[in-house]
Amino acid sequence: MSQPRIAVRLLDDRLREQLPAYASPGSAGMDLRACIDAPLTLQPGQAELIPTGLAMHIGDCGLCAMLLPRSGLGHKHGVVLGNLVGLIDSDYQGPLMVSCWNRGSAAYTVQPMERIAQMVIVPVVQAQWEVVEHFDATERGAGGFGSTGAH
Ligand SMILES: O=c1ccn([C@H]2C[C@H](O)[C@@H](COP(=O)(O)OP(=O)(O)OP(=O)(O)O)O2)c(=O)[nH]1
Ligand SMILES: [Mg+2]
Repeated sequence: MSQPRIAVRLLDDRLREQLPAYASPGSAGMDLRACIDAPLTLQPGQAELIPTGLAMHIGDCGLCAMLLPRSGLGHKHGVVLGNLVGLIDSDYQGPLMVSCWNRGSAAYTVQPMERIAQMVIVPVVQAQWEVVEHFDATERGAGGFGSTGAH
């Protein structure tokens, strides 16, 4: 599959040297940096909206971007996303922001240009509803949680 080209505006000059990039040939995500001027301390339970210094316009309704926590930051320091997952619409053109949430029990200080989250470009299918009275039968039917066996 050819790599889509996505329009990006650099809202902060530091991004010229540090544009988000895939860290290895097999990376799924690009790390996003905290484009802040001074260290920012997140107290336990605190969430702050942090600019990434860029705006992007995906421009293709068959794609979106998803923002995810970085595993190390989330597991070791409890710093994840305040919205759990960030969903970036293909028509959004505003500044890309990361809601950084300290769900841990110790304060954590985010440094300027620290990598705080990762962004994955994901295919999207926009579906249409087809309103029906009944569904074609399936093996599961309406069986919900735990209905497929004893274990
Ligand atoms: O972590 C995030 C999540 C969203 N956005 C931007 C891009 C997205 O397209 C827009 C709206 O996000 P979403 O639809 O999730 O928020 P909403 O609360 O439904 O707002 P809206 O009414 O603007 O759709 O905000 C970010 O910059 N960072
Ligand atoms: Mg929305």
